[in-house]
Amino acid sequence: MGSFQIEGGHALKGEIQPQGAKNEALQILCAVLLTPDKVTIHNIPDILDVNKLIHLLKQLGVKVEKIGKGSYTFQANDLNHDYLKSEKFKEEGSGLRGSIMIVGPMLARFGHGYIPRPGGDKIGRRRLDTHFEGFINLGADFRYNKEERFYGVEAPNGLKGTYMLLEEASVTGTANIVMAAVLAKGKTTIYNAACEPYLQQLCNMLNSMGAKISGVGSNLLEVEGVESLNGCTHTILPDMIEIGSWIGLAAMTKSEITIKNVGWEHLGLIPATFRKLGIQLERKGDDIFIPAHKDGYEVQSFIDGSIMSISDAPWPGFTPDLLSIMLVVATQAKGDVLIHQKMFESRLFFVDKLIDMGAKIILCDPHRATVIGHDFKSQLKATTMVSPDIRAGISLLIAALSAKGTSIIHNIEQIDRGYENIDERLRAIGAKIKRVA
Ligand SMILES: CC(=O)N[C@H]1[C@@H](OP(=O)(O)OP(=O)(O)OC[C@H]2O[C@@H](n3ccc(=O)[nH]c3=O)[C@H](O)[C@@H]2O)O[C@H](CO)[C@@H](O)[C@@H]1O
Ligand SMILES: C=C(OP(=O)(O)O)C(=O)O
Repeated sequence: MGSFQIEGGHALKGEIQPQGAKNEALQILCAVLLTPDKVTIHNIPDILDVNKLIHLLKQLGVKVEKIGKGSYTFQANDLNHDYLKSEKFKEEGSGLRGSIMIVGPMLARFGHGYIPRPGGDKIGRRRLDTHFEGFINLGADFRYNKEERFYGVEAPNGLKGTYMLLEEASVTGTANIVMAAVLAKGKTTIYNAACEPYLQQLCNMLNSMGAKISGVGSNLLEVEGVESLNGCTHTILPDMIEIGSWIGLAAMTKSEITIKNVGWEHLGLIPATFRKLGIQLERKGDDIFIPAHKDGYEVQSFIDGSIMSISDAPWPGFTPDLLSIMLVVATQAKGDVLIHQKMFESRLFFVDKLIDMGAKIILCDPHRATVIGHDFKSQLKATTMVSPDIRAGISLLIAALSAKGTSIIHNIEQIDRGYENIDERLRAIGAKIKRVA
């Protein structure tokens, strides 16, 4: 279990280049299974979860070649189907959340898909019903081995397009169903589809492989099944969650930071939501410039004067993956704010650590926390903590960088899951952070 040692209280300065998006990469990598042709992907982030998925693809027989930093080719023309039934797969497949998305492509192309219960953040119940209901709607038989927590879907006679209304706009669920539907016979309509940029990118990639998907970017997708797909070249977008993390970091440490090439048109409500906390950010071409907030930042209020609240919602609403960062940034704002995490049940418990550091937070219930900002009149105090999940981890890291004294964060694998080379990149802009055993 690795740890970070962080000496806080120093302003940072400089430019930071966002990595490719983790959650898009996980979808895109699974899509290479849909064709025997070569697929070239650029801007793949070098992070634990993505590397685990690439390893899984290799075990499955995909030929993987690294052709440059973040650029790879993949060719799934001779797969090792026995791997899917091996004990090794049961162990390796459960190591991350994104592995669930190999099921849709395998089912579509070969008539069978298997997966152990996938890992990912322990942030509350994360059910997979949407995925499997979608496959069943497309004509697959479903079985689940409770003891082994092993899921299977089979459709020896192929899948058949249909109409479906998803019970929830699941991100990975929609990706899985779309990847199954592209090779089904006839037309599939998916209503209440998730439509994050990750999914828009996946659909655009599939279309460039020969799929016929319309409605991209909306919650109503129509997929006209095709016989087969061909290879393509795809470039992954900058990671909007990482970009949000750097905005929060800059504000809380009173640092002047430029985030390069952010893909502004794909950021949705993210810039506006930081502005609700009073954070200034300026669009300069495709960069975001955040000035040093020497006089702090003041929470805005609603038109009727009621207390500001920030909550998550399926896209184009505000992403749940940035709420922990909003919460930590709010601890030094001028004013009060209610953070309402509607989707996940166990994602706010990390506030205990912030309270230990001196933040004023009332955890109202597992979904809601009221933050009473210090307006920098009281600095957080350094402490030793354990990162419970990826976004709590980065939030605690931001808190530590702003705090007085030296903090230790354990279990940093959680951070490495989604942030490429974070210590080195932060050191390059002046952070005092080092990796300790
Ligand atoms: C690998 C990956 O891409 N992970 C992301 C993906 O996870 P993932 O695809 O696993 O998350 P889902 O979208 O399936 O579900 C998120 C949670 O919200 C609930 N739910 C979902 C939709 C909805 O309209 N209402 C609702 O309450 C679900 O029951 C579940 O508890 O999407 C999540 C929601 O953006 C993000 O936090 C994860 O980072
Ligand atoms: C919850 C997240 O990841 P995962 O779905 O992989 O657990 C996240 O990226 O914030």
